[in-house]
Amino acid sequence: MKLIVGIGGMTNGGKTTLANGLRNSLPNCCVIHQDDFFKPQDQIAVGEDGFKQWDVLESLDMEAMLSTVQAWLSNPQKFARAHGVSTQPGAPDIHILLLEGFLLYNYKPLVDLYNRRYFLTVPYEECKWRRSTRNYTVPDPPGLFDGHVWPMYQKYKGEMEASGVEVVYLDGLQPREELLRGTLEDIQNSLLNRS
Ligand SMILES: Nc1ncnc2c1ncn2[C@@H]1O[C@H](COP(=O)(O)OP(=O)(O)O)[C@@H](O)[C@H]1O
Ligand SMILES: O=C(O)c1ccc[n+]([C@@H]2O[C@H](COP(=O)([O-])O)[C@@H](O)[C@H]2O)c1
Ligand SMILES: [Mg+2]
Repeated sequence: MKLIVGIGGMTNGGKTTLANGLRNSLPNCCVIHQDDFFKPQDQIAVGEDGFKQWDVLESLDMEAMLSTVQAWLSNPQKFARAHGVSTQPGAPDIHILLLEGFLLYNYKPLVDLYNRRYFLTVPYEECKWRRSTRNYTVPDPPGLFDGHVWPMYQKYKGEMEASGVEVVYLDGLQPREELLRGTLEDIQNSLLNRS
């Protein structure tokens, strides 16, 4: 049985933390991080606002991300081995793929592949504060959050909702352990319902 789970939502909602926790708790589980598919800096457009447009779909190589998902779908055992995930003897027929990132549900070729779509959010002030504590490979220039990151988040979330994509919203203010416990239980129920 194959299960694809999306851990999407806003920047600093806690996606990477949750995905890593789930990977350590689920059998035969691989993670694909959308951040690994950012295009090189010299291919990122500069907007009229003067900011490099990192938070748009065109800044990500989504075709390459889709190919990676297809590689997992065609042979999850081989994919797991290549990514250093050893198959658990107790659950040889279960394979789980977690996709983790801030723009998971706006790219049409991927959107129907998920069995479950989570969407983490925190309030604006918390998001801005958490972001100010992060060190990205390309540091945020002053004003990027309000000038680019937040408006793009709102735009893409609006488009996702308008297109009718079904997501399960998660409150990113919950403690890490609570988020892990709740999603783990939900995923285990999905596995039971499909077996
Ligand atoms: N449930 C949580 N409660 C409080 N802080 C959290 C929680 N989850 C993650 N964080 C912190 O918030 C920041 C962003 O977390 P991260 O998992 O990298 O988010 P994302 O991948 O969504 O940007 C990190 O400093 C992380 O330690
Ligand atoms: O990873 C990178 O190379 C990178 C380079 C520039 C910017 N980012 C930021 O990474 C953010 C998405 O990652 P995350 O973990 O905050 O959801 C997004 O808001 C971008 O502005 C990321
Ligand atoms: Mg992250």
